Amino acid sequence: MFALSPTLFRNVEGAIRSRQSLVSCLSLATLSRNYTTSTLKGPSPPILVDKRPIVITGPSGSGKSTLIEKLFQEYPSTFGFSVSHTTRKPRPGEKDGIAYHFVTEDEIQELINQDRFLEHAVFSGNHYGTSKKAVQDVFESGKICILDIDLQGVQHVRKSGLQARYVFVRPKSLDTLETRLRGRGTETEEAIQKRLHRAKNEWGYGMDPSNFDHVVINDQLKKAYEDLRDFIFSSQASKKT
Ligand SMILES: Nc1ncnc2c1ncn2[C@@H]1O[C@H](COP(=O)(O)OP(=O)(O)OP(=O)(O)O)[C@@H](O)[C@H]1O
Repeated sequence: MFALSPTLFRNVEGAIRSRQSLVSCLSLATLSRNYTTSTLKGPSPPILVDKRPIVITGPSGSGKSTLIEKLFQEYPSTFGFSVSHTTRKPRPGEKDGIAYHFVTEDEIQELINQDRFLEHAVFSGNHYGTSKKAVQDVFESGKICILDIDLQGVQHVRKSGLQARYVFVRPKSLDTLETRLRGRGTETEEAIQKRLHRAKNEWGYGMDPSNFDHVVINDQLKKAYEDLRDFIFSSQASKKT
């Protein structure tokens, strides 16, 4: 049976410790030079000082996947995605093992019984979960793990002791959220209503910046992406681990 290696937590702590010594060696000028320097082969990847996993949360339709996709497009070798399990059916174009591990309710229950998840929750009638192995695999590949998790799951991840940075993504208003959910065209009316109801309940928590290391207001996509990217490559310490 799989058990999350304690080294994941130790290694992440080690990364944090080495971050502190790295910060003292690298001047801000060096960091910003690396950030902007480009060569004939394209821009150099910036130095990512903080190696902790990054948990990205926010209401359904706020643009988490869109922002994460842009991050992966720009830095394909820096970040790794923690592939979640879900019992929902794949949307067109979603591949098993890449977008999600698509499983049945029986299969996910079996994994839950074996304590294989960092967090799991039922959302809009479907079960979702982040396995410990998914996070560990990314860490062992030498990449920074990105987790896309709903707010309920975030509470469980915090309790698990995983050292991470937490980012909340939201549009500027609930009306915008509704427009985007409808515009995506992937949900039934019932699913849209469930998502909006939940978003309303979570809105206050997400609006309080002290609950997260960073809040991204996803209004104009380009600006929101730059804001997220700047936060990720900044060396600021986490407030919420
Ligand atoms: N800044 C933006 N301006 C306009 N449309 C946007 C913006 N960001 C995302 N979108 C669109 O909004 C819709 C929802 O975005 P996305 O699927 O990334 O949300 P999500 O938070 O990942 O949702 P879920 O949690 O349900 O997976 C998509 O159709 C996306 O193209």
